[in-house]
Parts: sequence; C-alpha cells; structure tokens
Amino acid sequence: MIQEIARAKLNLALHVRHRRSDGYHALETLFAFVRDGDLLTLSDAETDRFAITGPFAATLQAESDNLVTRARDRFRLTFGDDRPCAILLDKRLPVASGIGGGSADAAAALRALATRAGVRHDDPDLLACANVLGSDVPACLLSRTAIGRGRGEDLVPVDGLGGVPALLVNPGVGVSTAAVFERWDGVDRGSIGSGDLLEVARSGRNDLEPPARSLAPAIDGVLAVLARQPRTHMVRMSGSGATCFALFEDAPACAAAAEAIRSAEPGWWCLETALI
Ligand SMILES: C[C@@](CO)(OP(=O)(O)O)[C@H](O)COP(=O)(O)OP(=O)(O)OC[C@H]1O[C@@H](n2ccc(N)nc2=O)[C@H](O)[C@@H]1O
Ligand SMILES: Nc1ncnc2c1ncn2[C@@H]1O[C@H](COP(=O)(O)OP(=O)(O)O)[C@@H](O)[C@H]1O
Repeated sequence: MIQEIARAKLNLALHVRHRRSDGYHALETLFAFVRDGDLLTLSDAETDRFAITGPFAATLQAESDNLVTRARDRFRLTFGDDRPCAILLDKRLPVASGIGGGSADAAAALRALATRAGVRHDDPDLLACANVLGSDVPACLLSRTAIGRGRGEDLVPVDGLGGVPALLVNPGVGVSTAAVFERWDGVDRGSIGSGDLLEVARSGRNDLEPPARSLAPAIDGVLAVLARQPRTHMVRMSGSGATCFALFEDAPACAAAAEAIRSAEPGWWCLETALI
C-alpha cells in the first residue's frame, strides 16, 4: 500500500502577463504548498478500482471523469505498467477552489504509481505526464515552493517560507478556472519581484482576483474577514478562487483567526495549516 498526500497549492502571487495564441495565459506565479491536502492510497488489486470518500466526495462521485483515473491511464501509456490497482481518494479539499485539489490528486496518483513501478519522481517522462494533465500538475508533482512561468509548468524551485502559519478559507462557491481567465482584462501589470520570498509575495498580486470577484461576490466577504484578523503578513485569493488565504506571524494568531471565522461563518470551509 502506498499513500501520498495531495497537498493544497497556494499562489502566493499570480501575475497574468498575456494571452497566448493557444488560448492559455502566460503566468508568473509564486507557488507554495501547505502541510494538508487530500489523501490518496494506492494498492495492488485484481482489477482496477477507484473510490472517493471524505467531505468533498459527493460532487466528484457524480462526474464520470476524474483527474486521478486520467493520471493512472496516462502513466500506463507512458510507462507500460499494466498491473491493475485500487485507488482510494479521501477528498478533503473543496473542488474547483483555486487550491489545485484536482491537480494535486493527479500529481499524487503519478507519484504513487511511480513509487510502485520504481520510477523516480523527477523522471522527465513523469513530468511530461503531469504537463499533459493540466497546467498546475507539474507544480503539484514537485509540491514545493517554486516560481512558475509559461502556463505554470516552467518551474524553478526556491527555498524559504517553510513553517509559516496559513489559514485557508472558502465560502463554498465553486469557480470555473476557464471562466475566470476569460474575464481577465488583458492588462499586463508587470512581473513578480525577486529576493526575500515573503516580500516577493507581499509586493505581488493575484491578477485573477478582480474577475473571480465579479463571478463570485462571496470572495469579497472572505477577503474582508481575513483582512480584519490581527498579525497577518498578507491576505490574498489563491489561483482562480474562491479560496482565500492569510499568512500569519505566528501559529496562535492563525488559530485565533480560525476560531473567530469558524464561529462567525460556520458554513465556510476553514483550514488552519502551515506552508511546507
Ligand atoms: C489558475 C491556476 C493558477 O495556479 O490555478 P487554479 O485556480 O486552477 O487552482 C492555474 O493556472 C490553473 O491550472 P489548471 O487548473 O491545471 O488549468 P488547466 O486544466 O491547464 O486549464 C483550465 C483552463 O484554464 C485556462 N488557463 C489555465 C492555465 C493558464 N496558464 N492559462 C489559462 O488560460 C484555460 O482556459 C484552460 O482551458
Ligand atoms: N480529483 C479531483 N478533484 C477535484 N476536481 C476534479 C478532480 N478530478 C476532476 N476534477 C474536475 O476538475 C475541476 C477543477 O478542480 P480543482 O483542481 O479542484 O480546481 P482548482 O485547481 O481551481 O482548485 C473540478 O470542477 C472537477 O470537475
């Protein structure tokens, strides 16, 4: 049995530079990952099986396609490992929420299958599988702080920020990534900085925030509540939304904010965690 955590992804900064001729957008983003995520378990089996459990299983169970089974099939095509397997996905992260849940699940499946087949996690063919599955999947395969360019797949790992307390809050509204990109205003507001990572993050932006807020006004409320919390380094939306996050100066401040938000907004999803 092989287990992988599909860690939630945060875009500490997300600068959209231009729309490419292939319809994707050229990005500059500071990717970071948190301790917690979905949990994927891979076991040998007589025939292929895939099951989803956990608080966010219901929406996905209704869908015929899943990024996990697509990752499994792509892995097989690439590496020729035809042994059947059972995959169990414990879905703990909200779906379509800007924290890359589906991308992280696909990447976790690739890592688990690679481990079973004796393939290194940095094998270029594994990275190529990730790239085909989605723009965020290469970053999730790596699952460490990195600067992403291109459509997100051109990655340079960077050190720092490990242990910084983070609070992730989602108002329970799913947002379509494609719809948010479509509403981007086309204005290039410049590249992300360099140097101290926290400063790079703080001085950066999320260019998808305005279009996401127009599609899902509930994001306004989440950002406002996070902005009121004491001892934050920064507050921002992640990816195409609707999840927003705050980074805190210390764990007690993060815990206090989590408690305050949970009691004020019991319907919101709220994850008290830390960057890795
Ligand atoms: C916005 C980001 C930021 O990290 O995160 P999420 O909001 O998904 O978490 C990503 O770029 C999302 O990556 P991912 O979710 O893998 O997107 P994909 O499946 O490749 O593409 C979904 C759709 O988003 C748009 N898209 C995606 C990436 C990109 N660089 N430019 C785009 O225009 C395209 O319309 C594409 O059809
Ligand atoms: N394992 C999965 N987890 C989440 N979403 C998935 C998964 N497989 C397929 N999807 C589809 O991918 C879409 C985007 O999901 P997700 O990666 O969670 O978005 P985001 O990156 O914005 O958080 C969902 O709306 C869902 O239909």
